[in-house]
Amino acid sequence: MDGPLPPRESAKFIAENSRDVFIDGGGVRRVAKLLLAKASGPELRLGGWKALHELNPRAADEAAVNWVFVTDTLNFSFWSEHEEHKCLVGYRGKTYSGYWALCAAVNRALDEGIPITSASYYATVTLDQVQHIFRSDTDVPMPLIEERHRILNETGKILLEKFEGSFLNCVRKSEKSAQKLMHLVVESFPSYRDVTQYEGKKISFYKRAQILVADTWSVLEGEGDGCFKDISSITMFADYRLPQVLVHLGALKYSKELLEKLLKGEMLSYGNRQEVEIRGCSLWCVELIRDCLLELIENKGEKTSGEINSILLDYYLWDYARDHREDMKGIPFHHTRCIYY
Ligand SMILES: Nc1nc2c(c(CN[C@H]3C=C[C@H](O)[C@@H]3O)cn2[C@@H]2O[C@H](COP(=O)(O)O)[C@@H](O)[C@H]2O)c(=O)[nH]1
Repeated sequence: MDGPLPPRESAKFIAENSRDVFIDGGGVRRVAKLLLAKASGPELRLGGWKALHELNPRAADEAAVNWVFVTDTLNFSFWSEHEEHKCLVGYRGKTYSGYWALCAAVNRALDEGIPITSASYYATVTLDQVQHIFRSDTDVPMPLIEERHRILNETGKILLEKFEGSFLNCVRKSEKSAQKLMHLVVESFPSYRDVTQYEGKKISFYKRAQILVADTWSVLEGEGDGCFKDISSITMFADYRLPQVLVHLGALKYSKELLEKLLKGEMLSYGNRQEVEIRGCSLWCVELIRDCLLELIENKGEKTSGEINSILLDYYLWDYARDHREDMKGIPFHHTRCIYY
């Protein structure tokens, strides 16, 4: 049985057939110009992953790789129905929300002597222990906490059985190919199988598998086991924040009907046509922005600190969305509750 279209081809197919989400060529060029000004700066380079984010590991060792694995295994669905009423985690004097609340909770557990990044621990961790580890400072718990518990047990058992309990062994089996690692992760760990249908075709986004490869590349600083020769074949990660920031920047547009639905906060189920069009057009939009940016860099003879790829564009746009939460308040993000992003 043939597998799904790979993410980049899936996105192209969706963008060509989309009925409620559209890419704006002028907006793509405007975003590429915005990024050109940053091309030689600290954000659009591999080192930014550590330099700009205090919760990410400093080290580039096996423990750091296993930190990335458990964090990206749980890297999904942090949004709350009411923005002012959400899960928050205080850590070392700062309060974190969303994805960063997850990272803060992982680091807090490690500080408390709980080996949350060790497969031998999380393969049999109980629901009570997971609720304690990911406890919120507010009365709003982290969403899907039971699913997170189930996925930790499932993933930990597989990592022990197939990879002697360390994700570094999985990385080493990929022979420094990002594509091989992505497919090995999807084949081995069911919760990473972010695939669905669109217009009769099987398509894939593999959002968590792709960000896992990207974060592994980042935590290993692109060296040694993390020196993936094909890292630039990884696309942006189709989550719920990137579409919001691409609409805010004018590179992506929604039909009137879809915009009204999102403004009402209506839920879209995973695999729904409009949800797939939002994710697919966002992914394809970032590919077009990257192509346009690389052309501008070449024409301008701009010096960059290394190859600029869709991963670095994605990281930049995701951080931009974080830093411009206030400005983006009027732009809705789509509400899908699932374990894939
Ligand atoms: N496209 C894309 N989506 C990303 C990330 C990240 C964090 N990763 C890197 C960022 C900094 C570090 O360097 C990490 O490596 C989380 N998400 C997604 O966002 C959503 C959470 O959003 P909010 O509710 O606002 O926290 C959720 O779907 C989550 O899966 C990314 O980078 N790109």
